[in-house]
Amino acid sequence: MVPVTFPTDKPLDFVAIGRLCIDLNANEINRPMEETMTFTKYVGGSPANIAIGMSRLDMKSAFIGKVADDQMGRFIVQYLHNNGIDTSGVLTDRTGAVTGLAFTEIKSPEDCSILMYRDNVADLKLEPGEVDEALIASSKVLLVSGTALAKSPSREAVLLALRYARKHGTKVIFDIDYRPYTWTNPQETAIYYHAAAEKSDIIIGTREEFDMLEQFDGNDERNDQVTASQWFSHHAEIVVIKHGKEGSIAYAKDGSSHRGSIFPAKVIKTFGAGDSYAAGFIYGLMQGWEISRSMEFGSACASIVISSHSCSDAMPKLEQVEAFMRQFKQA
Ligand SMILES: Nc1ncnc2c1ncn2[C@@H]1O[C@H](COP(=O)(O)OP(=O)(O)OP(=O)(O)O)[C@@H](O)[C@H]1O
Ligand SMILES: O=C(O)C[C@@H](O)[C@H](O)C(=O)CO
Repeated sequence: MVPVTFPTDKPLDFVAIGRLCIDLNANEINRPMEETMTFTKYVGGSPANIAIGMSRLDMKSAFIGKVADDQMGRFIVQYLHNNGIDTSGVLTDRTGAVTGLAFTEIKSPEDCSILMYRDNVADLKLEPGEVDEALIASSKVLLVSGTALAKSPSREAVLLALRYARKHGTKVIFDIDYRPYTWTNPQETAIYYHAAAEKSDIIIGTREEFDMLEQFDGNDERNDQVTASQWFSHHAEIVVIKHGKEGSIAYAKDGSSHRGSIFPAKVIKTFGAGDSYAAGFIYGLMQGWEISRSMEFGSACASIVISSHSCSDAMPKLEQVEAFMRQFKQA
């Protein structure tokens, strides 16, 4: 049985809304950033990474967001365009806002952190009136990345995008994507995350992100099953909880649960696992695959990306994922 039914009468497969930033990943790895002298520039931002991942997997993708009126903003738009992503929903800020920067520190394969520069960033200046309703209406899926709820007017733009999606029968996928910067306090985070999660058909997050989302929901023993049951009482059809190298678990509204294992990886940096997993998982569901097969595909995408220096650049094409998975099937 197909786990999720996506609309078929829409020309676009996927549209994401939220952060467009620049990753500056340390070239001198396995040391603290204090000892790093050079970085490589990539397009970044969790929803941008996922949209790039979807496009690499031949899904017709678009983006709704805002970039700075500078070289970085133009680099981002050009990169999305070059990767087949419809950028008609990406606007340019004219207030002097800047591009968010994510400096990735790679102390060791398992000890990575991100230094975020996010003051006065363009992506959080997306106005509700700048959200393209027709673009959302023409897409099978809208992906909302939680950090876009961190500040107005982006917050209201995302809440309006959610209303458009529900109005036009576009499936909503909420990637919780909690990043502590920009938020004023955890209570604010939970309230706005709740507003998004209650309108979502598929919710993806780590255990910690769900704990942040559910901090007012009582029952301190927040286990994965309790979490899933709570969201099924709203719109959710699938709830996925990611557990790093322990894999993932998905719950479906039909009562089934599915454990996702991982593929061995020559880890360079752990960042990008969540975005690539999401792209592969969503791709699988949109092919009509079972949840377990979609999780497996997402895990393969994740292993490929964490074995690479970048996130966006490393998002794999279909044949690359298939070749990667065959290694383990033949073993
Ligand atoms: N070390 C690893 N080796 C192999 N697969 C991994 C590893 N870490 C994560 N994964 C895969 O990627 C999926 C998502 O990773 P994780 O749970 O770390 O999400 P995340 O915290 O959102 O990731 P990110 O670090 O990109 O924010 C996991 O469920 C697993 O399938
Ligand atoms: O989403 C961010 O702001 C950081 C990303 O750009 C970076 O690629 C990452 O952390 C992916 O998980």
